[in-house]
Amino acid sequence: MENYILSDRFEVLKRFKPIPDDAHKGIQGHALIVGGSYGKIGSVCLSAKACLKSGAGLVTVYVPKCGYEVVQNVVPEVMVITDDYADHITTVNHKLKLQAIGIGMGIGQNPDTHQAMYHFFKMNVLPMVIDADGLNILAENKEWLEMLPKKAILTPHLKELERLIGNWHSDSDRMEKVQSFSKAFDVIVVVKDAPTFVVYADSVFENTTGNQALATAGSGDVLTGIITGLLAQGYTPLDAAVLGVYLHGLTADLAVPEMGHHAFIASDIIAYLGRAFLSLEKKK
Ligand SMILES: NC(=O)C1=CN([C@@H]2O[C@H](COP(=O)(O)OP(=O)(O)OC[C@H]3O[C@@H](n4cnc5c(N)ncnc54)[C@H](OP(=O)(O)O)[C@@H]3O)[C@@H](O)[C@H]2O)[C@@H](O)CC1
Ligand SMILES: Nc1ncnc2c1ncn2[C@@H]1O[C@H](COP(=O)(O)OP(=O)(O)O)[C@@H](O)[C@H]1O
Ligand SMILES: [Mg+2]
Repeated sequence: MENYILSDRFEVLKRFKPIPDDAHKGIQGHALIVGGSYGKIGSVCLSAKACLKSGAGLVTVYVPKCGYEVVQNVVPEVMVITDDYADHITTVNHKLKLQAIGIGMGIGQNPDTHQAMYHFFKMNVLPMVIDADGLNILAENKEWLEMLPKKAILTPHLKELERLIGNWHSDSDRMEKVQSFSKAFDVIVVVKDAPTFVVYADSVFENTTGNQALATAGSGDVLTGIITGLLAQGYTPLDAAVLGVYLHGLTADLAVPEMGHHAFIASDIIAYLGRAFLSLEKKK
């Protein structure tokens, strides 16, 4: 492989930036998390909280009306904008000055939401992370991939990946297809697996953290929030993806000796983020 890198502590420390003494929320970046539909507002709550807990200064969420009270109650630190519709998103309409956007978790597959995504992709050039149903909508409308901003980050699990690139007959065939896809559309692909790979053109980063405790609902929604939070703080898209995936896995590695695999849930990834950041800051 042309440029294969193991994402270990040494590699990640080259990219990690502590928060400066004179920081304020205005320079820590404002992120927008767009997602949710009736019954899947939890995905947005997880993503938004993870985004804040990764250091973003301000987080706003954009949800259908049914999400308003849920988000305000579950994550009081975030601001909420609602769509005109109750159950699903029909347009992504805001006047915010943002540094990054995370979109797609729990957003569903309603035809109105497809249209909202079309206009969103057409209008937006901001650094962004696209996840879950956002990816499934792209897979149904592959010609829209041309509209994505350069170095947009796509975070598919293997089923979502298959919908985007078709099936593969071996691990090496899969990697070749992901690299071709990355080059064709100038996007970063986070192949969520065990282990997870971050792929950008010829560069492949194999992550070294994480374990089976992460096999739990909402784990990917949290990853999207972490990477979006890092993007909002000014990390390059590749650094945000590599560091985000490493920290996400590290939370599970730190938690398992204390709580085991079974009881670890997506909220625990968020709860252990502080310890994950601290362990990076410690001199070893
Ligand atoms: N609390 C909330 O609001 C939550 C909301 N959520 C939201 O729900 C929406 C649907 O998301 P989703 O990922 O569950 O559905 P979908 O894309 O059909 O994938 C399911 C199928 O894919 C497969 N598969 C999955 N992982 C795989 C892997 N690693 N490796 C291999 N295969 C894998 C597996 O297929 P099988 O192997 O059974 O054939 C499985 O049956 C989405 O918007 C999301 O954000 C969730 O985040 C949960 C918490
Ligand atoms: N056995 C495992 N070992 C390491 N990481 C895992 C394992 N199972 C799942 N994960 C990680 O958990 C996350 C699951 O994401 P995803 O399937 O999108 O969850 P959800 O949609 O429920 O939020 C990915 O980051 C994946 O790499
Ligand atoms: Mg997911």
